[in-house]
Amino acid sequence: MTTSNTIRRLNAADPDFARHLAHLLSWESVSDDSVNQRVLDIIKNVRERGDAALVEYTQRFDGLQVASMAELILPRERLELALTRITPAQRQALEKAADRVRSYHERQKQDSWSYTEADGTVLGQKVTPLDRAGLYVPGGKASYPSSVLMNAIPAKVAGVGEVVMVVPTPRGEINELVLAAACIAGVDRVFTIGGAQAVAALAYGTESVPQVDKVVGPGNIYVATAKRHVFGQVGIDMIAGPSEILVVCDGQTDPDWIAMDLFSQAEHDEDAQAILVSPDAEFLDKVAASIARLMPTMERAEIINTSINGRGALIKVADMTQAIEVANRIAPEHLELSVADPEAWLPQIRHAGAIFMGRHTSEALGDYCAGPNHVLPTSGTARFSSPLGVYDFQKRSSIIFCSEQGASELGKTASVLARGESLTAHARSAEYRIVDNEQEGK
Ligand SMILES: NC(=O)c1ccc[n+]([C@@H]2O[C@H](COP(=O)([O-])OP(=O)(O)OC[C@H]3O[C@@H](n4cnc5c(N)ncnc54)[C@H](O)[C@@H]3O)[C@@H](O)[C@H]2O)c1
Ligand SMILES: N[C@H](CO)Cc1c[nH]c[nH+]1
Ligand SMILES: [Zn+2]
Repeated sequence: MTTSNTIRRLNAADPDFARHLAHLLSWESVSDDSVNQRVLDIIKNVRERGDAALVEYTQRFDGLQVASMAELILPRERLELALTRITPAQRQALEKAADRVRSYHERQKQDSWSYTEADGTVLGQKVTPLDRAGLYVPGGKASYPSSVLMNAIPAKVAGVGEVVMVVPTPRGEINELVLAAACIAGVDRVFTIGGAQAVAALAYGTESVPQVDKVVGPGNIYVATAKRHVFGQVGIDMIAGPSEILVVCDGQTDPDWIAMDLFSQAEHDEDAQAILVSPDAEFLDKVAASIARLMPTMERAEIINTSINGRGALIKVADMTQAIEVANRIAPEHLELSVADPEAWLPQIRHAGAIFMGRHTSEALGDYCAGPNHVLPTSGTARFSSPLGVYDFQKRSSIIFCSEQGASELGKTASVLARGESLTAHARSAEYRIVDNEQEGK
């Protein structure tokens, strides 16, 4: 996709609108064949060469001149040291955010359940936390202490046996807030590796990095593509790739607020996507003017500019009903309903990772401290994925405990169905348990 000097304009009344929108949203527009091939090569190399490959990739992609894997392992004491190196205000903010995230996630915890039928048969589900989870904390273009909390707290609430974190430290720059957040959240082990190589290490294990049962967490396109490829070898939470924001506005919010909300996600990554949908054409012009005026004031103007002009859009729709249709088509990671009465529109929203209601709820509050998780599905996967949660760190086993009478009754039904499938061993296994022996001898 080419980058122009101004943000793209689309109009839902255009006969080609659906095609233009599909092109704007396509996964291929960020993960092309070269990304895919590079990620496959990295995964293969880490599987075959373990720590040696991790050291080489860390030198190459993170500009870190380490001699051995030992230099990429942080002991728990280093996390505790970080807590003493941050300011009291930073520690207070981390602890406040952690408390809010924990209290929100504690409500998600699922317990085992069962019920007993009249004949004494017990049916249910046993809920078990994962033995070991791998958390990916991004660290290429920004540092993400908030992502440490968002990944680790639900894992801890679920009762995961061991929580292993990976985080790249480009050029060896360690972010003390990231390590302090890991200490507060109770992370067990930290490796300073990132990208596709870190995902591969967690999925397959190396001499130093333990193999985990599930890899969770957000990352850039290399990380998101790697998670797609290791799925099956390990579980993954979702595709949580480059950040996205879709603002639906009735035209009555301060245009500077909306421009900054778009920037807030654009500043994550050149591949991030920021889109505004409104029925008010004049308002779209005002936001375009705010974007142009505010852009030079931004510290990360270069990244924002590439993202906004490469993958962003201002979309004119006929009315709010059409705005909601477009939002459901996009299925964004973050949806801001910057309108007078967001609750009136909420029932019609079907696909979004997180929904920010009303003019005062900026998406940024959700990124840090509102309480809900900020690890969210991107690239339209909110159609079938949910925010990271305690449920991602719990799995379920079915429980079936038949009484003698229950087994006898169920055996009759199972026998008929098994013989219908010509699976005679199944049928006879069930028939052995039929008490009146009607079926015996078949
Ligand atoms: N969806 C979510 O829930 C969510 C939450 C937070 C952040 N994010 C996103 O996470 C991403 C963070 O990206 P980041 O880059 O800052 O950090 P990152 O840790 O995701 O990626 C950095 C790593 O990418 C690899 N890499 C970079 N260029 C490469 C190349 N050319 N070839 C191979 N590997 C390469 C390197 O190994 C590097 O360590 C952003 O896209 C942000 O929008 C998403
Ligand atoms: N917006 C990101 C999720 O897409 C999360 C984040 C962390 N820090 C700032 N923002
Ligand atoms: Zn953000």
